[in-house]
Amino acid sequence: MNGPVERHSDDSTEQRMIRLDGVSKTYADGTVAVHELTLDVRRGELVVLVGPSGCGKTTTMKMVNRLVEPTGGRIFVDGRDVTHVDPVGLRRGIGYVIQNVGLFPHRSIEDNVAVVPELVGWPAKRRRERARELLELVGLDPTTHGTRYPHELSGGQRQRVGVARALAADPPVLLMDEPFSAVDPVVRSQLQDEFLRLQDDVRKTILFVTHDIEEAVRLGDRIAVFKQGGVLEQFDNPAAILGAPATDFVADFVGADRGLKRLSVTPVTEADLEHPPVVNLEDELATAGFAMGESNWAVVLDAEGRLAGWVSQEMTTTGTGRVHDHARRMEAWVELDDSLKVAFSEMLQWNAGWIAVLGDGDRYLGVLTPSTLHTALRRSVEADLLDVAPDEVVLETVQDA
Ligand SMILES: Nc1ncnc2c1ncn2[C@@H]1O[C@H](COP(=O)(O)OP(=O)(O)OP(=O)(O)O)[C@@H](O)[C@H]1O
Repeated sequence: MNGPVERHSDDSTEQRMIRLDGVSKTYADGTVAVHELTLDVRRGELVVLVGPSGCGKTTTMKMVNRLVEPTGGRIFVDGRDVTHVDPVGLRRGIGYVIQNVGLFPHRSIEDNVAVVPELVGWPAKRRRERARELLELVGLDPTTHGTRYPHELSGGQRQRVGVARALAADPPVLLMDEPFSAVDPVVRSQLQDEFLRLQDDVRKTILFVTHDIEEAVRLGDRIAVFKQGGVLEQFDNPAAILGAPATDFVADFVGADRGLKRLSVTPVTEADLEHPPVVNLEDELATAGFAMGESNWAVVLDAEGRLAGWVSQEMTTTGTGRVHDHARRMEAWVELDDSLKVAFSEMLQWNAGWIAVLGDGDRYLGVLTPSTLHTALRRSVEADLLDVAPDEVVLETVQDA
C-alpha cells in the first residue's frame, strides 16, 4: 500500500471555508490529541472526521470554535484567522450540535431553538417565527412540538431540535459531534436521510464527527480518517476511501466488507446499462416477437418512451392481439444516479433478474442485471485504484486470466 495521501483539487482560497494549518493540541498532562493537522473544508461541503475512540476528532472540532485552544498551528474560518479572535463572538457564527443535544430542560422547544437569536437580540416575534420555521424544516410540527418541553419528546425528536437550534441564526458553518449516535439504528438512519435532504436545501459548511464508518460514507462529501494521536491517515471522497484505502490502518478501519459498503456510494451510470430488445405497447404481438429475435423477453414502452412493463417471447408465440393485452407491469426500477445499493435491494425486493433504469423524468434508458451491477462495482473500484474515469477501465474476466 502507499503512504498516507491527501488529495485536493479546486483549492482556491475562496473555496475554503474552514482551514486547519498545521494544528496541534497537546493537553496539559502531555496527551497529544492532535498532531500537526492540515485540512480544509470547502464552502458548502460536509467533511466527516472519523476514527477510533480517542483519536482526537472532538478535540479537532472544538478547536474550530475555540472550546479547546490549539497549542500549535492556525485555524481560518472564511479566510479569517480565528486563533486569536473573541471566542464568544466566534461561536455565534458557528452552529454546534452535540450528542444528547444539551437542551435547556425548563424552556419550551421553541425557546430552545431561539436561544442564539435571543442572545444576539432579535425581537420576540422574529425569534418565534424563525423557531417555527426551523422546526418545520427539521420535520417537527411547530404547533404540536413547539410548546412542549425537552422531556416530552423522543430521543430522535430532541436530536432534530438540536439541529434546528444550531441553524437558528443561519450560521455559515456547522460543527456536529456525533449528533445521531444517541438514538437507535432505525431512527438514526431516518435522521441521516432527513439531514441529507436538509443539507441539500441549506448547503452549510459542515464538520461532522463520528466513529461510525457507515455514517461517514453515507453523509460525507469527503472523509478524514484519523488514527490515535490525531494523525490524519487519509482525506478523500467516500468511494476512494472504500476503494483505495491509503494505508493498512484505513483498510482495517473501513473493514473487509468495504466492497459491499461501496455499493452505497457508487451511482448507476449509463455505461453500466444493458439494452435488451424494446417493443411498444401498440405493437402487434407477432411484430414484437420478431423484434425480440433470440431474446426470451423484451422491455415494453408506451408511445412517450416510458416504461410500461415487459413481455416474454412465449407470450408472443401463444397469444394474439397487441402487446398491451399481454404485457406485465414492471415494478422494479431505479433512476440513473441512484446507488448500486438501491438497485441491488430493488432486485432483491422484486426477486427480479433485471431492473429498469429511468432518467430525465420517467424516460427509459436501459436495464441493470446482477452481472452488470457487479461489473459496475468492479469498474468503480479499478477506476479509483488507477485514478482514471470509470469508462476508461478495461476489466479482466476469469476467462482472460
Ligand atoms: N481535557 C483533556 N485533558 C487531557 N486529555 C484529554 C482531554 N480531552 C481529551 N483528552 C485526550 O485527548 C485524546 C483525544 O480525545 P478526543 O476526545 O479528541 O478523541 P475522540 O476521537 O473525539 O474520541 P471519542 O470518539 O471517544 O469521542 C484522548 O486520548 C483523550 O483522552
